[in-house]
Amino acid sequence: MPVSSSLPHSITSSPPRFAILVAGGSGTRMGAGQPKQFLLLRGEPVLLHTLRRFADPALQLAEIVLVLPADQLETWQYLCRAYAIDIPHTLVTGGATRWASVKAGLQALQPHPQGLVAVHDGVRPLVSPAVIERTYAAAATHAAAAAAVLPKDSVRTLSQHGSSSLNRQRLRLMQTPQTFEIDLLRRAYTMPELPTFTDDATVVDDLCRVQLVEGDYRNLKITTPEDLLLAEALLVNG
Ligand SMILES: Nc1ccn([C@@H]2O[C@H](COP(=O)(O)OP(=O)(O)OP(=O)(O)O)[C@@H](O)[C@H]2O)c(=O)n1
Ligand SMILES: C[C@](O)(CO)[C@H](O)COP(=O)(O)O
Repeated sequence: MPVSSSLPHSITSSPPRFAILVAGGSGTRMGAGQPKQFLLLRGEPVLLHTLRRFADPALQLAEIVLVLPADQLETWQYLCRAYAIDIPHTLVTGGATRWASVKAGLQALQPHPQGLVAVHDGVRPLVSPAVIERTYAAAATHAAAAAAVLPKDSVRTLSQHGSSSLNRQRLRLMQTPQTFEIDLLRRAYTMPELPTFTDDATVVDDLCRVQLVEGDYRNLKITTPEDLLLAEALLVNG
């Protein structure tokens, strides 16, 4: 897949913007028999919806990197032909974990010493341009920013004695995009992988304070079968 050189990117003083869409997972919790990023949502692959959101010209991205499982590159190339996908992107093979896939995506952006990079789950197809823009804007000021929402349910923590409640006003549910100065994210991803790295904010935490910005409850991660039904309903009803 050719490297993009034609996404609209105006020559301004603002740093160039990149995006890594991680879609290197196998979707075990979905149990669909194929990776969930290729399941159809309103007749089109989940990943195509996500790619389109990032191709919004208003976002002015310089390059989109798409990370896929090694054994799914041909599937994606087939889908590109079948759905006439003409959005320029760079295709990269992922790793065994999300962390390894993000690292592979960063490798593809090696020629770019500076700029802002948004890391987004390929399986969050309903992300809005407003949320994406908020993370880039906050990262431009704070170096690290991530979308998050307040929990809507009560939350308890487990111990050997039972459970106790947590103050949910002090909790946030992390979403993507999570957006960073590219050199900061590169430095963070030189550290060895830890089991506590569940997102990019956890990888960066030791180097920089991550600014949280308002996410969106519609920006759901398609993880289990009911998420696909919810996403379908949200797409139909707006
Ligand atoms: N080795 C991996 C694992 C995950 N991901 C991506 O990270 C995002 C969030 O991961 P998750 O929802 O856990 O996806 P899967 O790993 O596919 O799902 P599961 O854990 O159910 O197998 C997804 O877009 C997924 O494709 C990735 O790029 N590479
Ligand atoms: C990155 C993430 O989507 C933020 O909520 C989440 O941590 C991914 O978790 P998963 O277990 O890989 O689905």
